[in-house]
Amino acid sequence: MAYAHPVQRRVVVPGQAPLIVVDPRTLVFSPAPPPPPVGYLPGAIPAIASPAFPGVVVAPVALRLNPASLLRIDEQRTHELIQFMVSEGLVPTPEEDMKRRDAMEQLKQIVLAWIKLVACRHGLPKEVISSTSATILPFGSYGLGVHGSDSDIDALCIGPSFATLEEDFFDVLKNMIQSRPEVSEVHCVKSAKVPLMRFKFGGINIDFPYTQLQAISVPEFVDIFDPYLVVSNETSWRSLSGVRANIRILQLVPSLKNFQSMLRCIKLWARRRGVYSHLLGFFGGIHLAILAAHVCQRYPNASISALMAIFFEYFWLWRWPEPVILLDNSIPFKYPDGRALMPILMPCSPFEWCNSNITKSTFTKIKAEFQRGHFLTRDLARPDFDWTFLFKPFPYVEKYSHFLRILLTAHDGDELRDWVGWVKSRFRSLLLKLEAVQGYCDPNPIEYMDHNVAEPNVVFYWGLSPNGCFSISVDAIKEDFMKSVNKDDTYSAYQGSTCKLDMLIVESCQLPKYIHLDKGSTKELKACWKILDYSNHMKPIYSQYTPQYSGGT
Ligand SMILES: Nc1ncnc2c1ncn2[C@@H]1O[C@H](COP(=O)(O)OP(=O)(O)OP(=O)(O)O)[C@@H](O)[C@H]1O
Ligand SMILES: [Mg+2]
Ligand SMILES: [Mg+2]
Repeated sequence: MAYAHPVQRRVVVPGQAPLIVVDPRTLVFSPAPPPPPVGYLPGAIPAIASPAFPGVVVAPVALRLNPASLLRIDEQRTHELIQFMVSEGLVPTPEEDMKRRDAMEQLKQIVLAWIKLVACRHGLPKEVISSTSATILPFGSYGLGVHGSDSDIDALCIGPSFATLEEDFFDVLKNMIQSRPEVSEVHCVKSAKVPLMRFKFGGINIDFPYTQLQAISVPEFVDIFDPYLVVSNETSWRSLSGVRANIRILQLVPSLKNFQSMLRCIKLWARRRGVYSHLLGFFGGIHLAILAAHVCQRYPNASISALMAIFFEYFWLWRWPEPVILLDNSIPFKYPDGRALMPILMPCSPFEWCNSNITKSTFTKIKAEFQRGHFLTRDLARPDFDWTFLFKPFPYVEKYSHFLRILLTAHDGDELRDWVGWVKSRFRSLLLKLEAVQGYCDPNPIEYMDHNVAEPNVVFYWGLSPNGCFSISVDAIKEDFMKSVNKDDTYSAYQGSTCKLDMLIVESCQLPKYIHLDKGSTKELKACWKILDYSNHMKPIYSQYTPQYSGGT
């Protein structure tokens, strides 16, 4: 959709460089111009120079309503949003949180027992054995306090210098964890850039990477920013970066409560609109956390409702690929290599760019979703405003007449979980191929199950060209993709095994009745893994295989 350039006003503030004010009322869309925004909350969106718009202020100047009415509406919307969060069950119950805390506590105890055992096995002196300790620190959404009841727990295990990754962590500790009755589905992801163990503890998915510090003992509240403690190798840095990034984010946001509520809502929005899945070319949790923190930093007094509205306006207007960097004097400013479409900087040393699989197509979709979010939230005076519109599942069937159906099958649930995880980690190459021959592709991240297929299976439906024109040869695409799937020696086991992949073009009218593409991903079906546990009397389970974010591609 084409739009005219917004009217910009030059504003001269004494003592400052001239600024340009963009009036969002003048954003004109064709063919159907949307209703103009009527008002914004004064103070919520102060005039502030955006780094994305050098010399430009993106302060709305539409203030047709008087400040008191605006404030009332803003309070009302915030109240409604909080109610919406409750009705969606976005915040886990105290019982669920207690279960998580309990799992963390028990893991800590296991790790403490483990490190004593390891010290013994290494023949260390008695004093060292009695004084040594190891710890675990939460990160990811759980560490930020924005997890849902279905989220995993990301916890970094930190051990002293004598406890090795290969033997002590992946062998000794794995065996100790595996022997616990509350633990299931343990597997090691050794080849990822951040090697980790992954398992279920009392039904909660745990992602468990490991790092060593240059110390004989690691206290419970170790300072992971201490340069003398960190082992200077890339794996250690990377493993620590999740915890460090969280600590910086939590330090930098002005209101933790608002940040957490806003991020929970943004994550739900991203899931419902099909833009939450790092491996399928969209955002992962870390990207959204930094974007949300960025907005919170700039608008410290804004309510949750205003923060949501600003988020969409801000990142729709953002001049991508201008990088998003949190306001922090300790961050050295540097530009990405030019390939990244939406570069987002990790707010901790070594200040790397968040790993991203965003492609031209997914970038287009994300931008369109920002725009939609902006149009739905920008008008404070809109009488029919309802938060549920914002979170409406993406209407795939309405948007696309044809889909690429990718069917993955395996002999049993365990094998399927690994197979799907591996194929997903190669999806970027399929996406790029489809874009090259087809121009556009919308990889719906939701994983479905085909009841008509006898084997355990997961099916993806990726939207193809919206106008119904497509020119792809599925066989050629599949052949090309399978080269990438089978490339890595580690996974050559998949060749000739019972794991299979099939591709087919289907018209929307041919979709099985029980596949509800437009129902969207609910929060329970995180990213969305409803598969059957075939070994367990067809009981539904949720796979714990969260992608290796830095493995694969
Ligand atoms: N693409 C990435 N680039 C850099 N770090 C990443 C990336 N993906 C994940 N991580 C690190 O791993 C952590 C956990 O990732 P995970 O996929 O579990 O997402 P999350 O933020 O915890 O959200 P969710 O609630 O979906 O689990 C992130 O907080 C981040 O520190
Ligand atoms: Mg997580
Ligand atoms: Mg995780």
